[in-house]
Amino acid sequence: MPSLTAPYAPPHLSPSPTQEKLDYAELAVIDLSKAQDAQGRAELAVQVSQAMQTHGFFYVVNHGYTSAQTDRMFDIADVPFSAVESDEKLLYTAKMKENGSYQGYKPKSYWHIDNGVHDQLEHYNINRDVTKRQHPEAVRPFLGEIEAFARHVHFNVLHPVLRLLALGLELPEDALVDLHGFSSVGETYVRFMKYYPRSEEDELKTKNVWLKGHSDFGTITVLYSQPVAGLQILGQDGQWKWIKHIENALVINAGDALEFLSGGYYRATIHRVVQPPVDQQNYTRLGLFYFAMTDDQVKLVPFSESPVLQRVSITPRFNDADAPTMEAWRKGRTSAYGQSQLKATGEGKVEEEVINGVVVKHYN
Ligand SMILES: O=C(O)CCC(=O)C(=O)O
Ligand SMILES: [Fe+2]
Repeated sequence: MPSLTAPYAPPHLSPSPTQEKLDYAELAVIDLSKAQDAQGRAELAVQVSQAMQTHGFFYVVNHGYTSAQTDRMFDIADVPFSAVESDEKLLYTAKMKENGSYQGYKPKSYWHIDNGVHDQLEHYNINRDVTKRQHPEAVRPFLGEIEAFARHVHFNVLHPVLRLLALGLELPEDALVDLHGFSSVGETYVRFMKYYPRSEEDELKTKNVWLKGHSDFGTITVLYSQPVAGLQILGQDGQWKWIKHIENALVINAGDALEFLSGGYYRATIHRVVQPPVDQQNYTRLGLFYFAMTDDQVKLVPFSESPVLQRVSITPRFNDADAPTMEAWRKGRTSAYGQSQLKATGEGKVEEEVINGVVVKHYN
């Protein structure tokens, strides 16, 4: 709840959800309030494990933030875009290619989508330690709230989810939590993201793709559900399904690092963003995320002591000796994404690039 002393952020007006009948993915809804006792965690672990082995995505409700608290974070999320002039944005642009890091702005048009068309979205990324870098003047009054938000997601969402995932592997509950220290060296960060409507020509040339199909490179991504449809996930049947908006819910998915740590048992599902349906086509689309990674020095090898992984046949992506650390993987993915010359394969639908010796696929 904004208190009387909280700095003013213009209210972000959230549009009505689409009325279009879309082909939605049927994802599990995890009630996180049940994770408070061991019995509840055991039950949720079964659901979460199942979800991560199939869709790689699930919803979380009862995560501890009221709708008003979430709304306030969306108001703040718009500040780096609406309240900062382009000259000042330039000073805080992320050095993605040089440093392999998104910290700061990812400017519009940085990524190539298709047929010479570049993206029309910008994001602003803030490490959970908000003091690590300087921020635009308009963002500074909100840093305390942004850090409190990061702490909330880290301890009340990320860690509980990681405990369920560890239980799903029959590991000690804190096996994954221990790799995700809030104060450790690592890049886990808050992202604000804004998509802008595009020209008809760009829509045609990209077949309506706004953000190409990709897997996230960390362990867990926490996405705050918002009403402008566009996010789709690639099902095991090869079909794209839409993600439905649920008021004040979170959409959680696994990234590469969790896939590596679980020998592929938990899936880093490919997802993308496409043009919203007709009744939402003139809207901007504002996103609020927490991208979690393990601590930088963690080597991304499977938990071979997991009785579950011993029972099922897993397919590690690397020989243990060649496995990258979290730091190497995130830097490699960040510096190459949307920049490297991709090689079209098959019918031109999948493109591949090699990062740290591993083939990474991009889907149109
Ligand atoms: O905007 C969205 O809904 C998803 C964005 C996304 O997949 C990403 O930033 O990695
Ligand atoms: Fe993503």
